[in-house]
Parts: sequence; C-alpha cells; structure tokens
Amino acid sequence: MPDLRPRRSVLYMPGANARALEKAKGLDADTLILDLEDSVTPDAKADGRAQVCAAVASGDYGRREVTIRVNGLDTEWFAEDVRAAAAAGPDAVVVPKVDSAAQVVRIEEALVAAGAPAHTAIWAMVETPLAMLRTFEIASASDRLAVLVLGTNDLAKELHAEHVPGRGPLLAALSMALLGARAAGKVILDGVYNDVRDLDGFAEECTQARQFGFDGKTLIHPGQLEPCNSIFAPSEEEIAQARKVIDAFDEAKATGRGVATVDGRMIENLHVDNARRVLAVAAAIEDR
Ligand SMILES: CC(C)(COP(=O)(O)OP(=O)(O)OC[C@H]1O[C@@H](n2cnc3c(N)ncnc32)[C@H](O)[C@@H]1OP(=O)(O)O)[C@@H](O)C(=O)NCCC(=O)NCCSC(=O)C[C@H](O)C(=O)O
Ligand SMILES: [Mg+2]
Repeated sequence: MPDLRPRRSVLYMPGANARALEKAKGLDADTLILDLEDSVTPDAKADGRAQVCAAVASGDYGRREVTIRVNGLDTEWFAEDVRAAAAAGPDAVVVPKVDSAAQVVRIEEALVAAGAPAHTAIWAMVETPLAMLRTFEIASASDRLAVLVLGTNDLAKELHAEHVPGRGPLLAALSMALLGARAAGKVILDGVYNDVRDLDGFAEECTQARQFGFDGKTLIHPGQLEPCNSIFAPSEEEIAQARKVIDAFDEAKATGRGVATVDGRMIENLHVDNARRVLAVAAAIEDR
C-alpha cells in the first residue's frame, strides 16, 4: 500500500526559536521538522531539545505531521536527542547525513532502546556523495524508514558544486536519490531553496521537483508554503484528465479492448494506474 499522506510542504524551523515553534501551529504546512541540528548552535542544543520535545508532546500542531531533526549519529548530542525524542513521540525522527544501511540499523536500535512508540518512523537525510551512491541500500534498510529527505546544501558543499538556476550540477544526484527511494517503495522529499525572497525561482524549483517525481519539498520560510502546496497538489485539470482516462479505459475494456485513446493519446493499464494515483493523492489532500 503506497504511503499517500500529503507531504507537499515540509517546513523546518529552528528548535531554539520559540516564536517560530509557536507560529507553526497556525501555518498551512503538511509537515513540520523541528530542528535540533544545523539551525541550533552548540550552546543552545540542550535548551532547544527541551523546547522542541515539549512542543511535540503538547499535541498543539493539530493535523500537521510533526517530526524532530536530531543531530547526526556521530555527534555528542545524538543519544540524548533520540532519548528525548522517543519520550515526546513525534511522527518521525529525521536523521541528518545518513550514508549507509548500517547507520539506519543503528538508528532503529537507538529508537527501540529509547522506547520510542511504534508510530515514530525514521526519516533519513541523504546529503553526501556516498549517500547518493547508496540510496537504495539506505531506503530499504528498515521497514521503519519511511522517507528520504535530500539535503541539497550539504550535498552541494561536498560536491564543490554551485547553486544555479535549473540545478544542473545536482541533477544526477536528484535522479539517483529518486531511483533509490522509488525502488524501495519509499517517499522522497526535495531539498530547500535558500533565497526566501525569490518566490519566482522557488516556484520554478518546486515545478522541477514535481516533474522529477518528488512527493514534496522541504522549506525554510512560511512564505514558501502556499506556492509549494499548490504546485505539489494535482490541479483541477489533472483531476479532470485522470477521470477521463479512467472512463475511457473502462469503456474500452467493456468492448473487449485493452487500449484506448484520450485526446489522441494512447491509454493502457499503466496510464490508468497513474490516473488512480492522481485521484488518490487529491483525495488524501482533501481529507487532511
Ligand atoms: C531563513 C530565516 C533565517 C529568515 O528569517 P527572518 O528574516 O527572520 O524571516 P522573516 O522576518 O521573514 O519571518 C517572518 C515571520 O515568520 C516567522 N518564521 C520565519 N521562518 C520560520 C520558520 N521556518 N518556521 C516558522 N516561522 C518562521 C518569523 O518568526 C516571523 O514571525 P513574526 O515575528 O511573528 O512575524 C528563517 O526563516 C529561518 O530560520 N528558517 C529556518 C532555518 C532552518 O531551520 N534551517 C535548518 C534547516 S535547512 C537545512 O538544514 C538544509 C539541509 O540540511 C541541507 O543540507 O540542505
Ligand atoms: Mg544538511
């Protein structure tokens, strides 16, 4: 059964920023990532952890999926972050810089040892060249691993690549991550767009990510929510087209044919599967 929970817009917020944590309760994000890693300075880690875990445990985020990004496996904060997150019971623990299946197993063991509830999934961030070469192994290392999240800032840094419109230097990596996630049947989210004032560039990148097949995009600012939600949702035209495809194929089947045409284009079973997926995604968004 594919995981159809809407994750169009997945907003990071600095775990030490009480104002942002409060503001997120009223934001139209499908998912929140309360961050304990890069946006929290070393001397604020303990306070940030306490604040984030109290926010998650409060249950004040309504329908939104709430996750905690802990510090990396080999940091001095990982063990305590996981213990505190397990007690708070978020929908997922997001772990940065995962680059092997063995690390996924270690994360799962840490969650189990900390008594994390069964509903707390693992989301692995893939953001190193090694991770890109191993995305399938990582994505399929555990049933508890639900989502791969691209970290395009770290990846560009490791590659010595530049951030340019169209993301030419990252395209191979985006494709490899998608291949790995889809081969393992997992959800995959695109990385962030750093210029929070450039909404045109942001919309172009969301459109590119959707065309690639990403399920949604990670975000850093509330102003990115509305365009992202709209670009990653099936449009009215796509929904109408999906219905047309299903109806045309049903009609063809009723007369013993396994192929039909809609607006001059060939329709086979696989197109019907795709059309059903579009309708299921639209329904899941409607049901939120
Ligand atoms: C990017 C920012 C630092 C910009 O901050 P600022 O200039 O202060 O924004 P605004 O003044 O426009 O903010 C307006 C109001 O919105 C609230 N706000 C801003 N950002 C968020 C947010 N992410 N979540 C919730 N609320 C937010 C402000 O508090 C203002 O509210 P009000 O005062 O009531 O008007 C800032 O947006 C920010 O810190 N963003 C998140 C940064 C972050 O979490 N970074 C880490 C994750 S990204 C990453 O690590 C990528 C990955 O690992 C990789 O490798 O690529
Ligand atoms: Mg990163």
